[in-house]
Amino acid sequence: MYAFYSLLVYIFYTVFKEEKDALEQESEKRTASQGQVDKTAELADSPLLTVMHHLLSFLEQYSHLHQLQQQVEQYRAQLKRHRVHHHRQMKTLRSSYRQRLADKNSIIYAGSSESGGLVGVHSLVQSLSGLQGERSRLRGELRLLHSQLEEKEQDRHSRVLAFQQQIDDLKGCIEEREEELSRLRTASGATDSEKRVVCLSLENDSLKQSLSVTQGLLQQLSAIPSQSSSMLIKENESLRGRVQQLETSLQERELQLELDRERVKEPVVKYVSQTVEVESASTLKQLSKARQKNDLLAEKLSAHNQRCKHLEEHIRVSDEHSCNLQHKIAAYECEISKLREELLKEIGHLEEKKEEAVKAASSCSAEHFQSLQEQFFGLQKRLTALPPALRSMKTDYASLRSQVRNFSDFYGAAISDAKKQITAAIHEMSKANKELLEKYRKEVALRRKYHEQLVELKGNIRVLCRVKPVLKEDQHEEDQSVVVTTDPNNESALSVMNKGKGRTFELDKVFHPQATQEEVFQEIEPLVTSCIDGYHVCIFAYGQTGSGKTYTMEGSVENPGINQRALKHLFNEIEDRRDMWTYTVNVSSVEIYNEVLRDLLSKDGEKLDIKINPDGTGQLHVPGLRVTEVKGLQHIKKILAKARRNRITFGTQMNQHSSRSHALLCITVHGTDLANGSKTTGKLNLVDLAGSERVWKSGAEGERLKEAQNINRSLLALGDVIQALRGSQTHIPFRNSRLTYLLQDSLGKGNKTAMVVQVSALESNVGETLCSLKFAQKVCKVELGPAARKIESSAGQCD
Ligand SMILES: Nc1ncnc2c1ncn2[C@@H]1O[C@H](COP(=O)(O)OP(=O)(O)OP(=O)(O)O)[C@@H](O)[C@H]1O
Repeated sequence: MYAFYSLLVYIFYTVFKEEKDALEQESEKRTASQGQVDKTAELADSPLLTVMHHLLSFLEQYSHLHQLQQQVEQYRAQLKRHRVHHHRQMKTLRSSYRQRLADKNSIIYAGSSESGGLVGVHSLVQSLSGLQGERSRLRGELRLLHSQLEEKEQDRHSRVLAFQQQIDDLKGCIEEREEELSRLRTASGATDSEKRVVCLSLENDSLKQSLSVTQGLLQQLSAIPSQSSSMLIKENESLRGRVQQLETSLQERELQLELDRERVKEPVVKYVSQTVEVESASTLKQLSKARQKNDLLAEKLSAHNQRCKHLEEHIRVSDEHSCNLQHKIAAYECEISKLREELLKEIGHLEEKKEEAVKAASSCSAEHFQSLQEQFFGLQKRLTALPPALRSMKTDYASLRSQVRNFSDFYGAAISDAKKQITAAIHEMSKANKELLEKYRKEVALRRKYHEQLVELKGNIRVLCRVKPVLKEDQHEEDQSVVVTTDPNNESALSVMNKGKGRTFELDKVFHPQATQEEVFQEIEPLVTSCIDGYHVCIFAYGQTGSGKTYTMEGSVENPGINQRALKHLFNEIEDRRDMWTYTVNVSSVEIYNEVLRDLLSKDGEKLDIKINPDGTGQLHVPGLRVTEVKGLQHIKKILAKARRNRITFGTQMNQHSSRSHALLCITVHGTDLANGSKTTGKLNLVDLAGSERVWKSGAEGERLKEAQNINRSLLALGDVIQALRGSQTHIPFRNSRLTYLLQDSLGKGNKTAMVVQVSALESNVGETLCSLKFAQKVCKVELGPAARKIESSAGQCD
């Protein structure tokens, strides 16, 4: 069994050793070839290899231990053989003694019964001498045995010492391993290898324990032979003493036998027999003593036998222990075989991986090779195609070189030709351009003429009417009927139903309720354009409160009104005329509330006054009014928003509603003709009038009444001006109100005016609607005469 284990361990040892050596050699080779630590070197340092390394060292220790165990076994077997030999010798000695004793006894008894007398004594003497010879031989044998025992004792002692030394070395080795294991445990974390190392250390501990048990057993075993040898020596000595005693007892017996024989003889010998009787009693005594001694010897023999049994029992226990040890070894071997299997599996797994990697690499390299081959063939093809292309390129290059040599001459000639052609073309172009410009000027003048004619045809004072759509918030009372209707076939007519009677008004243009801001502006647009041409234009919205005046003039952010659209249109026109005219557009905004003028573009909204310009032109002038030059659409939006804000703010500060004031946006356009330097100054007044209400109807009192009266007064003054203009009176009462005074230079004769009359379609407002429409019809009848263009030639003359 031990041989099998040792063989197995040796096989493991050699296999692991070979693998380890192979890996190390490979690692060394790669390190030497690459000059750096590669994957194998990493593998050599991997926990698996460390565990293998420890396993190998452990196997080495185990093989060493096993050798020691074998030695112990051999020694045990030797001891057993010696013990058996001694036992046999003792047995033969005992049997020979017994035999001889029996022989002596039989001789003595036979001598006493058959031969009797001196013959028996003689034979006894003979047998005694034989026994003495036998005793001396036995003594010699005992001495020999003793010397052999001493030799074996010495040999055993020396072996035990050597064994002890080996055990000490082994202990040292195990301590070193333990230290290394603890170091490895701290170096590498809690991995599988560490667990294995812990298992191995545990097994090491158990082996150490079994080793210590074996040591104890050995000590016991070493003690056993020495005890047995000393006991044998003692036994020998006692046997010697007994032999001596037996010799003396035999001598006494012989004497007793002689005396017995003498007693059996004739009466002559009676005297002698008496003597013999005396001697026979002492002999009997001796005989009984001898028997007692014999019994003692038998007892000792049985004690010796018991001792032998005890020793056998001890040997059996040690055998059991060795059997246990064998079991442990078997378990350990089983563990080793498992580890081996795992290792083999791991190696197999690694082999598989390696094969896969090799396969992948080979397939990849094959693909790469194929692609390279394809590239190579492609390149070959291109190379074969290259020479003819190269030849043609060479010829091209040669021709180009010759061309380049001739190029400077060719280039000079071409440039001079081109110059001639360009100058001719420029000449022609400038000529054509001049003609075109002339035509264009004529066209523009014609357009302006036609435009003016158109405006004049339309009338220099134009009255438009816009009907406000019925909104939800306007229907304060239920079932309010619509009394104002427009005629889809007649854009100038408007009908109003009042108390069952219908009345039709004829105006320049009537916008139905769904008319858009754009549609309204399109009607106004020619007037706005004439402002650029140097005309003074006034556009104002008239109507009762809430009829949509502010909506038409200002509009909302998403849907702007006339103000923003007019400014935008001006800028578009200016952009179109950029090549011939330059323009500057200035804007100011004022509010007239209770006959007080306020600047809507200044922060504080200071009060202003209207004066005649001191330059002697007779033009009106508002000192302190903020005039802003407008740069573009975004600027326009900002200015209009500011004016709207300030109108609301001032209204709030004064606790007034903004609808109770007239808001004016004054746009002045200065133009310069780039061709002749003549200058034009156009004016565009866009007016959002305060609501025209009947004071009695509104029921206003106090401040509200004053406010309403002021509005009515100014509107009345406007009506008076219109009336005077209509009657072509020489005096036009412009100065009757701030509003008319301010509109003087754009409302009078030679100017262009447009009034947008805002009306509500609801029955509840029919009175106000009729009033507004009557006023509108009056305005319609005004004749302003041909409009006069405010143009100043470059010499300073006015047209
Ligand atoms: N054509 C229209 N389409 C849609 N809504 C309109 C129209 N006209 C006026 N509105 C709306 O009617 C309301 C009153 O209009 P707006 O303020 O313009 O009247 P107003 O005549 O200027 O009044 P006030 O004289 O009191 O200033 C506003 O909410 C306005 O948006």
